[in-house]
Amino acid sequence: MDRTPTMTTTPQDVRRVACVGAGVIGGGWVAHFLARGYDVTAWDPAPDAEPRLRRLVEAAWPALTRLGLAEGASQDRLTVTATLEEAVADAEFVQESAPEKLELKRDLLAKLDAATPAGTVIASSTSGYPMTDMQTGAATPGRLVVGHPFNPPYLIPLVEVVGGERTDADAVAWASRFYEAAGKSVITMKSEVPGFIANRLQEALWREALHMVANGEATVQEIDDSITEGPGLRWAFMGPMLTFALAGGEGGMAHMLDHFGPSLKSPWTRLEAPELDKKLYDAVVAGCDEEAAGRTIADLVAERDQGVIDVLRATGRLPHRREEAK
Ligand SMILES: NC(=O)C1=CN([C@@H]2O[C@H](COP(=O)(O)OP(=O)(O)OC[C@H]3O[C@@H](n4cnc5c(N)ncnc54)[C@H](O)[C@@H]3O)[C@@H](O)[C@H]2O)C=CC1
Ligand SMILES: C[N+](C)(C)CC(=O)CC(=O)[O-]
Repeated sequence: MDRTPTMTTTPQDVRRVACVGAGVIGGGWVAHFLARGYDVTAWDPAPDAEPRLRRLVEAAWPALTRLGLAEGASQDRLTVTATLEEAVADAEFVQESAPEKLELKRDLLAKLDAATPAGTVIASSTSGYPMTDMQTGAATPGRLVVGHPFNPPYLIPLVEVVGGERTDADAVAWASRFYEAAGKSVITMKSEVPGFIANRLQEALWREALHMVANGEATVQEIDDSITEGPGLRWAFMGPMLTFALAGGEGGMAHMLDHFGPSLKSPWTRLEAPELDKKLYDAVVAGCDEEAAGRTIADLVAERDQGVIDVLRATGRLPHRREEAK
């Protein structure tokens, strides 16, 4: 294990955060950290990165205002820098959200490691790569962790935190405490599992959905309705395990397993991913357009943001950990 130089700032005292890669997720992180009162620097190589990022933050701000901004929180505390080095030069925490390409992540994390002050933890938003595979080019890999968020990071509380083989356990613990101080709900994983926990589950559902569209067994709309009108209502506040324990009545999970366990062997699920050929691609895109029924992506983002806030409020999770923050 490569020791991380002692972390220079305690997780609760962090004031300056750098976000590298400012698309859907990086921009969402920027909005979250600004709303929590941090100074944020951001860098993204795209020529239109700054206006695009500022538009994203502006669009998220009404939802964040409804949630309650931290004292002093302001969009003016965002600085978009011309270089990666400037973005991270004074950072007390770095969140990388560049495209999901292994070689790109490897090179970028090595560059970030070289440019970031010693003792600053660097987290990757990757949705599935193990840190062990991404930290190979870094001189001090001990401070590199995965901090996997959920879209949009400014509203969905969960972050999955896990280190790689060469990550220092102190860096993982530090990152988990930092995210909690920044208002997130954290699962600190003990070992590296590709896709972490939630994406393993989501991908299984997603694979089945694509197979059903490919085989003409269900439409995009039916797949979405089957979740929003069904299990999704329960999953917002009770996970799939405890929910199924109730399917066993007074006998709980034990009876549920005795009763329905054998059907696990029924050939209900296809473990292999379907071929994402043009026909399936077009069917899924057209199905989503039809379901959107003229609503733009911006309309849907606003609808989703309000929906998430309503669910958090209705299930007693507002303000999420706000009182513990900073
Ligand atoms: N979109 C999603 O729902 C989620 C995505 N993630 C992860 O977040 C990361 C970013 O994904 P998205 O924001 O969806 O992608 P995106 O395509 O929206 O944004 C990626 C951004 O990275 C920038 N970029 C390109 N090359 C770069 C480089 N060398 N260094 C820094 N930035 C660079 C692009 O200009 C773009 O603005 C990925 O690792 C992805 O797996 C994690 C959770 C959810
Ligand atoms: C689609 N995705 C795999 C990039 C999704 C995630 O990683 C998490 C999320 O927001 O659902």
